[in-house]
Amino acid sequence: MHSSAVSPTPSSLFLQKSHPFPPKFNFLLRRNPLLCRRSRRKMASSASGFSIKSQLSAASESVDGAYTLMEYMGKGGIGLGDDLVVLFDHLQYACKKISAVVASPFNSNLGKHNKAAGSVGSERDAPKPLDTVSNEIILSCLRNSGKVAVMASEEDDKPVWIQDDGAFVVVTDPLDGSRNIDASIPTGTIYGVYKRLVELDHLPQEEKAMLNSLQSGTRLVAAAYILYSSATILCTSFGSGTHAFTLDRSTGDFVLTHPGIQIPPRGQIYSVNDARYFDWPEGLRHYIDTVRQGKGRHPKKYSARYICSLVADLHRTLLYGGIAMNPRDHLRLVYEANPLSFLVEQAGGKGSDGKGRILSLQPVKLHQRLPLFLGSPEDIDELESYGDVQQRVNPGYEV
Ligand SMILES: O=P(O)(O)OC[C@H]1O[C@](O)(COP(=O)(O)O)[C@@H](O)[C@@H]1O
Repeated sequence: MHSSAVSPTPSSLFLQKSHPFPPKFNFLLRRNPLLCRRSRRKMASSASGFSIKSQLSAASESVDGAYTLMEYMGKGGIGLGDDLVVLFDHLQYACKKISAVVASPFNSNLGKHNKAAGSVGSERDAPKPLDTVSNEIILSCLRNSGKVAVMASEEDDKPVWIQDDGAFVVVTDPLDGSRNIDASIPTGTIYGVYKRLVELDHLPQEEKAMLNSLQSGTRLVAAAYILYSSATILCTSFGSGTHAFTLDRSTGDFVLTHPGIQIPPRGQIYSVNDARYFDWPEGLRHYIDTVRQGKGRHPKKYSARYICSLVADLHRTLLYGGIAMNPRDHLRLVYEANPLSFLVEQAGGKGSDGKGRILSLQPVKLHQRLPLFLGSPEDIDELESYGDVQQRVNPGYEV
């Protein structure tokens, strides 16, 4: 009933497409959640104090069909097990805190490089305070959930064992793209969730922590990224489609705004740091030269977009299509490539290392790095057909 009153937006366009989505939520496909949110804001502006709150919660329960992440996951929604719901309640809480921290005027200096005296490694790899803060927030929320056996984080050298009877293993990049923070460019958090491998329970703690964290991406039970941008968006999949929820700051809820995201089969955008052009192999140069001239399988000239913040570059790619890539051995299989490939596949796209499917790779090292190409299936197929697309030289880039 709302859709004729609004101009098309990415969300309303998705709502018109066919996609895998739990039957209980089919009615949402006929509604426009953006309009629902607008009507909620209107209600909020016409009232004050206590009455604002009560009107908004009444609206979220029934009137405007604005379903929250917890409602979606729970018994009235797709009915995921209680353990996973409790875990995600804590994960979303962590991300609300990180969202506040990265936007706080009191933390505006915390993204600056802060390399500890005597530390090894390049300046760009030095931990930045907001990465550390985000890591601590996530670890504390996972401990409080009571549901997690082990957390492996891009920020830590080794996995952290949390509790023996925790049902889940969580891998995370707490604050991806943090080098952008000082300029208020979008950043993100990435999660992958596996089941604890009970058959390893007898092993020493350090060993089982490592082996649980090195599970193949095909064993993911859930993944999510959270984009901290003009809106804070939590995009997740539990293996039945990819769905995005937007943080409603008036209620603190993540509200379902992008049900059943389907990546366009082909886009017209490539996203890569092309200052590396002269370090690329012949195949990748040839591919980019071809599509930017409109001489590829799709006879249109491609555009370039590169935020240099993987979550933000991927979010745009999921909505508009095309490829987000980093062809050098930079991004991490465990914390970035696997969870994001899971989300892209669940949206009908592909995650590749330039040669084949990311999810079928078996991680051998916790911080293993690899080339990563995420995007529309036809664009990924075309790229892979150029054969030689992985950047093997990796000179010490300064920025
Ligand atoms: O320097 P490049 O090759 O453009 O890499 C940029 C990529 O690095 C990242 O910033 C991640 O790097 P870090 O893990 O070192 O933070 C991504 O967000 C971004 O896509």
